[in-house]
Amino acid sequence: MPTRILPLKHLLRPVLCGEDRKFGFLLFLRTMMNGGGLVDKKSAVAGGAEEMCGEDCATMDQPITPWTVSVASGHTLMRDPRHNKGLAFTEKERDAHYLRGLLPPAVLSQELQEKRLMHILRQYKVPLQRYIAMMDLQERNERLFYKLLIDNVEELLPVVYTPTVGEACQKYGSIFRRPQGLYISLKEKGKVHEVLKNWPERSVQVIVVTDGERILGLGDLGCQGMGIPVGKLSLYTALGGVRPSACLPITIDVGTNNEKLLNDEFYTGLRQRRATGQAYAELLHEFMSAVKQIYGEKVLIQFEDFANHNAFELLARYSSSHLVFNDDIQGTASVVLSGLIAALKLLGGTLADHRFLFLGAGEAGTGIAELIALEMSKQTGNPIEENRKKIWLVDSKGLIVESHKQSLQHFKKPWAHEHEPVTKLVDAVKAIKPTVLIGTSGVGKQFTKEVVEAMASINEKPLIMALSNPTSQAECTAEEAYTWSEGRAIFASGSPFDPFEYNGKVFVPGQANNAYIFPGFGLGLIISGAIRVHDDMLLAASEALASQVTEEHFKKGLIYPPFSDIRKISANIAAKVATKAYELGLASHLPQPKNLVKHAESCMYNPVYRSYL
Ligand SMILES: NC(=O)C1=CN([C@@H]2O[C@H](COP(=O)(O)OP(=O)(O)OC[C@H]3O[C@@H](n4cnc5c(N)ncnc54)[C@H](OP(=O)(O)O)[C@@H]3O)[C@@H](O)[C@H]2O)C=CC1
Ligand SMILES: CC(=O)C(=O)O
Ligand SMILES: [Mg+2]
Repeated sequence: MPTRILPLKHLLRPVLCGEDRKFGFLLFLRTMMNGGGLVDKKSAVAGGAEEMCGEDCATMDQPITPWTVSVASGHTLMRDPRHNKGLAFTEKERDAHYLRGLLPPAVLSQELQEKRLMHILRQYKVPLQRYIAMMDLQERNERLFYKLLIDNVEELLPVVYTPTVGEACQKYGSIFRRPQGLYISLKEKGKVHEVLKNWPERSVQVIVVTDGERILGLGDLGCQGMGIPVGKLSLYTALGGVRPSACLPITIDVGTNNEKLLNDEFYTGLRQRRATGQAYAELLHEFMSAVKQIYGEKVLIQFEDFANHNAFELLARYSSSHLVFNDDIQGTASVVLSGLIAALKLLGGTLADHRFLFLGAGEAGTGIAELIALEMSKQTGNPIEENRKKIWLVDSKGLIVESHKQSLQHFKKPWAHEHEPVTKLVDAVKAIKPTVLIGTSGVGKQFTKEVVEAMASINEKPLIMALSNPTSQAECTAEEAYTWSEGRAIFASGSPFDPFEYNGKVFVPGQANNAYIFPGFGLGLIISGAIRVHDDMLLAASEALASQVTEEHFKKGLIYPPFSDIRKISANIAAKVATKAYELGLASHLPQPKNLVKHAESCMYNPVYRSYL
């Protein structure tokens, strides 16, 4: 049997990856002793990872340490999603890496593999089947997964992201195949550092973390919320070019109050009601401290789909000590502000000339409202308190007004203006006469015919945003917005809707989703080495996105550029965010590159196969 001589760097790599672990060094020493140095005797047979104890030994009833040296070739290489190319391994690669006979003879290009997979995906009529097929692909062949996603982004975004990811989370227990991401549960309290160290990658740059309590507009899905960090991080890579190995999806499982899940035999999470108060805060604090200790000051922690009673507090608590970003509060604010800046070209006037009414006064609603008021202040020089008066919010009890202020959650208080109480949305529309109506309630069908007609009777071009996800929770559909406003509405929604023809004209609805912002935003933080997030970076991202909307888009009624241009858009957002980081003295990567757009583009992960020769 041929013995394979491994280059030193191959053997050192896994050791260095775990450089802060004694384990890694022991492994290296043991390799040297066992194989007489840089010789992997097993790889010629099994074609890859050398198991120090071997198969026979592993079946014996005695403690075994599963030590391996991870140099992949042969079967192991084909099972490694990061390096697998499937039928695209060339003839030379098949010879060099012990793949002969393990693959059928045909060699396919990545393009042909892509064509074949799109053909298969399109045959699945059930969205969840497409989701499962995409997850399988990600687990099998990472580069092909990202190539597919990037090249077919408009078609596949609704599969790996909203709306389908919502259904996937609801059914996560029954469609569960292989675990993705890292689970930190109450059981690991006191051991979070060790759990984080189990993650195989050392150079993590972005963590998306949820506790599963407010998954889209679907409520508490407990541990099954994992689909969200996994999906968001796929977009970090596909849309923002952050390499997959730098992305870490995490679900913190503190239990669930979802009775259905607690009684579901396939539920994968802790079967207990949610921990709150000190127990919750302590686990989260342990997590935040351990992350910084392991991955350093510059790892970005994106909070996602926490319930608002924790989300605001976590952001406030950690924004001065960690690089934290709440996508639902800040990312959503930035994408909506961008849509508004762009829409002014269609509506006329300045931001301060408009009146805004929100249905929903939680993370998304108050986050957007605050950024709009901040941007107005930047533009007019007026105090932010003045600008807030142009923005009104309705919660589940009705219009937020001064007389209810005492009983309001802290994040609603700035929006309690002088007005008599109004309970119904349609009456609030008639009383406030907004030019812009924004839905962030998480409850579908709230923009009724009456509401849309009221908006259309007040405004020549009512701007209506139905932001709640997934599609089932959208405040209204594109068809409803266009029909009830007799084709006058400018419409955007959180989850995508198909173009709609009304009176012979085709209307293309925009997708107001934070997916436009967070990938480029995160890339900007990474390339500048930013250590903190600042509101001015959110404003810079909004302006960067709005600047990508062209006359051609406006003609179609669009206030966002198409997702098909997202990599270019993300590079522009990243450059503006990074510029702001340098201006604010928050960047640590010095000197500042001359052309930040080019620099951002050059840093972006490209999923084209690499040659292994
Ligand atoms: N498009 C995008 O990019 C994004 C969309 N979203 C979507 O926005 C929605 C809300 O998210 P988030 O703000 O985090 O959730 P929150 O739970 O923080 O806020 C929901 C708000 O809606 C109010 N509400 C609930 N039911 C009604 C009702 N029937 N009438 C009026 N108001 C109601 C709640 O009132 P009360 O306070 O009285 O309970 C609360 O103020 C979700 O569907 C989410 O998917 C979120 C982030 C990004
Ligand atoms: C898009 C998003 O972040 C949400 O709906 O929660
Ligand atoms: Mg979210």
